[in-house]
Amino acid sequence: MSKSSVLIFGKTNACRPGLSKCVRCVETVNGTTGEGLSLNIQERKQLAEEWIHQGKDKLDHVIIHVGALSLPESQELARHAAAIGASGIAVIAPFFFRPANKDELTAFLQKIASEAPEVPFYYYHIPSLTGVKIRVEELLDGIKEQIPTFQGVKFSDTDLLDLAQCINKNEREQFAFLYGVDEQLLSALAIGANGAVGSTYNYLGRKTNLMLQAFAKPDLALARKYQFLTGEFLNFVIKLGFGVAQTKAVMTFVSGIPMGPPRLPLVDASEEFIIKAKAKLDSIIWPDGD
Ligand SMILES: CC(=O)N[C@H](C=O)[C@@H](O)[C@H](O)[C@H](O)CO
Ligand SMILES: CC(=O)C(=O)O
Repeated sequence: MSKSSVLIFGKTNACRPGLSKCVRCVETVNGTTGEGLSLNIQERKQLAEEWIHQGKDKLDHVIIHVGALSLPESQELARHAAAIGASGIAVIAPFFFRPANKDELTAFLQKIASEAPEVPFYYYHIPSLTGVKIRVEELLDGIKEQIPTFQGVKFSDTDLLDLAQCINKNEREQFAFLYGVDEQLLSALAIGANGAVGSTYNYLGRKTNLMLQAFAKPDLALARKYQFLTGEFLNFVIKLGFGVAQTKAVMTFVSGIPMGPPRLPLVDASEEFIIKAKAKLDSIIWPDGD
């Protein structure tokens, strides 16, 4: 992975013609959108194998999320991901018994990373779901000594001060910072994020690519226009009730590929949601034909 390229990561982000050259196609499997934490170990392995198989010659990277509450399970998944040729593994913070500080979190991550000693390791920071608010900037201190495979962070938080301090500290540009709050990606790019991982790229990927192109030019007014489209859609659906179940419904009607029902406690999006979300997305995607 070239440090300067902008990456778009997404659960079903298949490469399509017309993708800007600076965009690499990367798949993150068994994460939030894929409900990885609601699957059993066998299902997670099966899905990881299938993505590696299907992604061959199509995706630049397939990163498998192997985080779990049980350390041995997570280690088993890390070994499995290494054995099937994953190009990276990612781990969220444990979220029932939570680490109280950076040292406890690092110790947990280290025990997983060391099971896949040849595989680049990413910390998946998503405090809104894990409740673990340890600042990444703190976590990075000395991380490479503890976890030699440490490659970067999937940063799914709105705390741009924390992100900025991570980037400020990363003078040798050894780490990748992949931003995960899609509606704020432009701000994160401005502060120096070098990639993105997100669910909306499954259905607003083209608009996001256009935003990246405008940002690279730079044409910030145009970049903002595209960023606001993602915001407009999310702002609309959030009022209807929006989460992973609804994301799957949107991905289904956009791609035509049935994503299947979510697993309890998530419940299927309502028909009413689907009709309204589809009309809104159509109004956003089609006016100018791109
Ligand atoms: C909590 C969550 O699902 N975060 C996703 C990635 O991490 C994002 O892609 C969001 O779905 C997106 O930014 C919409 O809020
Ligand atoms: C979007 C993403 O990275 C996830 O589903 O975990």
